[in-house]
Amino acid sequence: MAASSSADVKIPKSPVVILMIGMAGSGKSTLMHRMVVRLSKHKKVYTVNLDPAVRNLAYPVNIDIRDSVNYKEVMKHFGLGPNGAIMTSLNLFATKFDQVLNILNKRAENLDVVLIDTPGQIEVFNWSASGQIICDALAVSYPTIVCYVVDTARCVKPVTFMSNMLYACSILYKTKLPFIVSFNKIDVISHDFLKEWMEDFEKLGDALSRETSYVASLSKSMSLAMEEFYRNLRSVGVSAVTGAGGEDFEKAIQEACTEFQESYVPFLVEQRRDLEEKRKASVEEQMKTFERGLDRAKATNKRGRDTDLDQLGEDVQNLSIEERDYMMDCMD
Ligand SMILES: Nc1nc2c(ncn2[C@@H]2O[C@H](COP(=O)(O)OP(=O)(O)OP(=O)(O)O)[C@@H](O)[C@H]2O)c(=O)[nH]1
Repeated sequence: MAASSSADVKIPKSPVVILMIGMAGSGKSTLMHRMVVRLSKHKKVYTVNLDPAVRNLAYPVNIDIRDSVNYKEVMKHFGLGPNGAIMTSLNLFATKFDQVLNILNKRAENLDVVLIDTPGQIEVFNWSASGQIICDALAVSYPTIVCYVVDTARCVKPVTFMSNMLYACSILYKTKLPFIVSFNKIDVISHDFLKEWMEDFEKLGDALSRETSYVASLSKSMSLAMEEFYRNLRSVGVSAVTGAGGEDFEKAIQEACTEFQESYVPFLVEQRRDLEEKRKASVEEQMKTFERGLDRAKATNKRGRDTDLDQLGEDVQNLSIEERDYMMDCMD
């Protein structure tokens, strides 16, 4: 197989895709809303919601997973709890992610920023196939960056801060994408203490020493290893509610875009073909997993209690991702 050349890798400068990732309640959707309001003043913004279980969103959505996948149906048919149904719904949606790309490709010329909201189940992005499929599909097409949202107020507990940062670290290494940690909710408490902990691991060690749990001593022993990660980490303090830190956030996006072009594109030159083959294999695997799940569900429902399973199988095969036209009209 011929090696890829830089001529094979043409990533336009825009639109910039920003994936909002973070633990449940960290403020991803609120920050999305804040950014839509702020950025729309001087940029063409497009939004995608990948959280199948969210009830209300304050921002206008252009592509919404809830229009294609009904997670309550997935829960019912597969006998899953809410978490499992969210993961399965996202896996199904990911198998059709090419349709999202097609829509974006059509709109790309007229867009500056694509903001993507994700579910609080952040394991999607450090071990589930769907996170990888989505990140790779986006990153081979557009400058793509991860905005990792952290609830600053909850991080006053140093073990919570450590566990958040371990997640961030694993997502960074998994996606390899430029990364911005957004310490959100600085209207409640300033993130200065977190900056100190990241700059001086002894200070974090002292804070952890005040706790006696096993997790605290584990965190303490890992804090030195995290120093390298913190050293190269881009972070900003923001408040999705008041809008504080918006300027820093925009600056961080600019820097991350430069990093994408300087560091990620050379990686793509080497890996693009490999990434795309892996993505296709992953999509096929997800479809097979879905079909196996469907067969299992049919076997347990053979007395005909659930007659919708054939329909569900058909719906997923034909799953169609549409954009909400009226929103695009509003933004035009
Ligand atoms: N004080 C304050 N509250 C915030 C801020 N951002 C979000 N919140 C609140 O935090 C709660 C969770 O916010 P969401 O935006 O729903 O969080 P999320 O990360 O999208 O949550 P999931 O959808 O569960 O993953 C809501 O009550 C918000 O009003 C902020 O900057 N300051």
